[in-house]
Amino acid sequence: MFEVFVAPMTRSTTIMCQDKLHNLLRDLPKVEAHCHLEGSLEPDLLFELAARNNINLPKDDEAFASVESLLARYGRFTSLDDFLHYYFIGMTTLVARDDFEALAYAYFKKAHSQNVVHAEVFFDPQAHTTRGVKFETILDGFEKAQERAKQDFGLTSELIVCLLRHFSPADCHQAYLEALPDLQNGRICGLGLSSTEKGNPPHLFKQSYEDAKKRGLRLTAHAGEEADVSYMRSAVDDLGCRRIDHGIRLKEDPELLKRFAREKILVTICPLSNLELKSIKDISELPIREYLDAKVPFSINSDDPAYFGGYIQENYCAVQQAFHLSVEEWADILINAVALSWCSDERKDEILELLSDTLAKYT
Ligand code: HPA
Ligand SMILES: [Zn+2]
Repeated sequence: MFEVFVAPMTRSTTIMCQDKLHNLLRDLPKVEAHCHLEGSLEPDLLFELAARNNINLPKDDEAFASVESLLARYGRFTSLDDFLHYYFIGMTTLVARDDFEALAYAYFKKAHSQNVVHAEVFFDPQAHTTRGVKFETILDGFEKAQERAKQDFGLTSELIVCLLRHFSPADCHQAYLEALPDLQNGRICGLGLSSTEKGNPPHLFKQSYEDAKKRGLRLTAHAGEEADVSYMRSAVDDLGCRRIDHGIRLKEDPELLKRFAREKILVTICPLSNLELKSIKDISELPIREYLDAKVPFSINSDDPAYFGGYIQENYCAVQQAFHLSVEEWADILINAVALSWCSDERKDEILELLSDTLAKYT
């Protein structure tokens, strides 16, 4: 007998994962490669932090009247920029080291409850340092949460610093330089690029990425979310990325699609995010089947779980409901997510062993 799983917070889709693989999807040891820590700021913590830090939330927007009205507004996003407006307001409530720690620890706890064993998470220092928060405050808070998550749950994690592309490339380069010592000493594991995509193509940020590439740092960028596939090509060709976040547009460039498969460039797909931000009208529009057939490696992730109505498990269920994948197909997805993660070879082996133990129960 399998349990009927009802995702608690989903909005525009009701995810009743009645699929016979539901228990497998629940039990699989998961690797999350695309989650923004600031995007895991749940409304109740947002309001708690706003009160504690005396932050004035916009009075002229009734969405900020209560947790319920804010959640209702989150359910009506019209685009990436519409979401980013709320995302950047929400994170103004994060001020002290303990705030960043509480945010990250809450995410790790929730992720662990869904069997995430390793998480590579983004953060946006420019959104905080431009408000006067010190880079060290952010990093110290996140690092403390990482240590506690390792100790309490055995969950390993890595931080990826995101440049915010709505700032100028020169501003982004300054942010990159501020993060560079920690990219080199391993406190931060890789470099990413996010925020408003259209009009801010990857090649504009070449200076930072070229420097990072020369130093052998790990590189990823959001591309092919709202903008067309040329942004994905630019992220790979101009920036040297070996991973692409979202990346749902490869069907538009069959040559590039073959290259992603050949060179094993990981695409971190975020189904509920794409649905909520209206990049797609239905989960079935995602290129899951095409990527599986062409052997393009991809993982399934939550992006901004507090804003899009679900964490990683709800995203797995949404994909299963739309595509009815087999055990073998999920095994392939998970093996790629582990193999192309940025954790140590030793940790990869541990996770692969956990994975094979779980799969053995279902095959
Ligand atoms: O989905 C996203 N796209 C771009 N920037 C972001 N910042 C948080 N989430 C996102
Ligand atoms: Zn993202």
